[in-house]
Amino acid sequence: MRTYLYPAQAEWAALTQRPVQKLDQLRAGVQQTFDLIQQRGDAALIELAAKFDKATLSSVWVTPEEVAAAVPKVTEELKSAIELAYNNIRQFHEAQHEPVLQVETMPGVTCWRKSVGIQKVGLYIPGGSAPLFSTLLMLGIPAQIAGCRDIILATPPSADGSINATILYTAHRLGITRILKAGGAQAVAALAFGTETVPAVDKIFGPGNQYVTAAKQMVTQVGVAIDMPAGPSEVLVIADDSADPAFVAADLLSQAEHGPDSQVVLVTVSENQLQKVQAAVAEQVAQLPRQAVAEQALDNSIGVVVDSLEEALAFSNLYAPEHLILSVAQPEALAEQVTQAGSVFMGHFSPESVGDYASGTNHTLPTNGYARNYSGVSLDSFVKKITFQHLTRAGLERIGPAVEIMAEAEGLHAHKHAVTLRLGKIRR
Ligand SMILES: NC(=O)c1ccc[n+]([C@@H]2O[C@H](COP(=O)([O-])OP(=O)(O)OC[C@H]3O[C@@H](n4cnc5c(N)ncnc54)[C@H](O)[C@@H]3O)[C@@H](O)[C@H]2O)c1
Ligand SMILES: N[C@H](CO)Cc1c[nH]c[nH+]1
Ligand SMILES: [Zn+2]
Repeated sequence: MRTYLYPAQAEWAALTQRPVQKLDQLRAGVQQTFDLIQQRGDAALIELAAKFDKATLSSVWVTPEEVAAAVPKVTEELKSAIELAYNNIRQFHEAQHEPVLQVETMPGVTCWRKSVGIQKVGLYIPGGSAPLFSTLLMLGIPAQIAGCRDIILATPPSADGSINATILYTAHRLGITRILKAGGAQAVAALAFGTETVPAVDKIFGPGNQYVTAAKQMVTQVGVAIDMPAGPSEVLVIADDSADPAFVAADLLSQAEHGPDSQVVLVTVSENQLQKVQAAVAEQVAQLPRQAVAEQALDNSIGVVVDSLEEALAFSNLYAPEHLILSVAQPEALAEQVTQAGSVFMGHFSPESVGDYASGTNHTLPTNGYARNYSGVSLDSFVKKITFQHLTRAGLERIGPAVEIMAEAEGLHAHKHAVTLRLGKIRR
């Protein structure tokens, strides 16, 4: 972890750069993958599974027998934990339902807006370095609440061609049956363009490594929607002297262990606290099974000391972290000032891991500074909001003349005529 003591504000922008490759550096490779999938469909998916996942596949689809065999492999203890998470995530996302509110903008003119589920959705569940069944809960639950008609799940196969048993169990729990054995840019291409067996979808959801994220960004150019760029995980922790250095270190490592291109950032208001956290990180990282991955992420990571908590928060707003932990004595006041972050964890007893798994909030969040302009996944991500209006004859009589005048002023006479014709009939 590189450290910076009291950097001038002019230096902050450089410090907030992420370690991930830029989209234009990945574009050529991803485009080659797109071409292969468009030309050769499932055969290309099988070829790329061999190349990237070292898997020999006879079919790209999970069979019902594979699901049935996976369900008993998951322990009762894990099933109960998944159930707890399921209930919390479901409650939080169900509460996001918007009631249909009718507004009579003037007598006889009524408008309303209704949310309708996006019909065909693709859910990408990362599986390269860890099988993230929790991501399936985060995407599958809101997809179902929203009423999405067709749900296709894609996740990379293991080297033996299988899909992780807990991912299959979670799909079974959610009632999702179409599970594609594909990862990386090839999975995104299959969902976007379709193949002879994979139906093309309207919107692709889910986090992934930089190849997945680049592919998702590129398919938006061919009319497929995406949730957001949700790439390598990151966390920024603001810690004052009330924070326990061991807690802070554990939170930093929880995101560093995701992948070598993850980044974690510590912002403190004292050099002493920075040193204590660094010592705790060194001690804890040595105990981790994923030590090598976490250490690579730490090489990309930074610790910054600033003059005040207000400055720390200003730094965080500029960085726009995926996760922000306010490990401070008075998190409420600071939280009020957050303008750019994916999800915020307040106080000393809100570790980021609880949001990753079970508190109820969605863990699919914008990374790489996209928290500036994107929200994390929510029920909203899975619906379109369709507006309606209904006018009575009296309503059209009231509003019609204004519309005629405006249409005339824009030189759009057919628009005016659609009103004039009806007004003529009403007045006759
Ligand atoms: N932002 C979020 O909300 C969020 C949530 C969960 C996970 N994540 C992130 O998701 C990522 C998961 O990454 P992962 O790698 O474990 O799984 P992944 O499923 O995203 O990627 C694995 C696939 O990447 C492809 N791939 C690997 N190396 C490649 C190469 N050199 N060229 C082209 N394609 C290649 C392969 O096809 C492989 O199947 C992590 O970075 C994690 O931090 C983010
Ligand atoms: N921290 C990840 C989002 O960046 C989500 C996750 C899944 N499992 C564990 N963590
Ligand atoms: Zn995580």
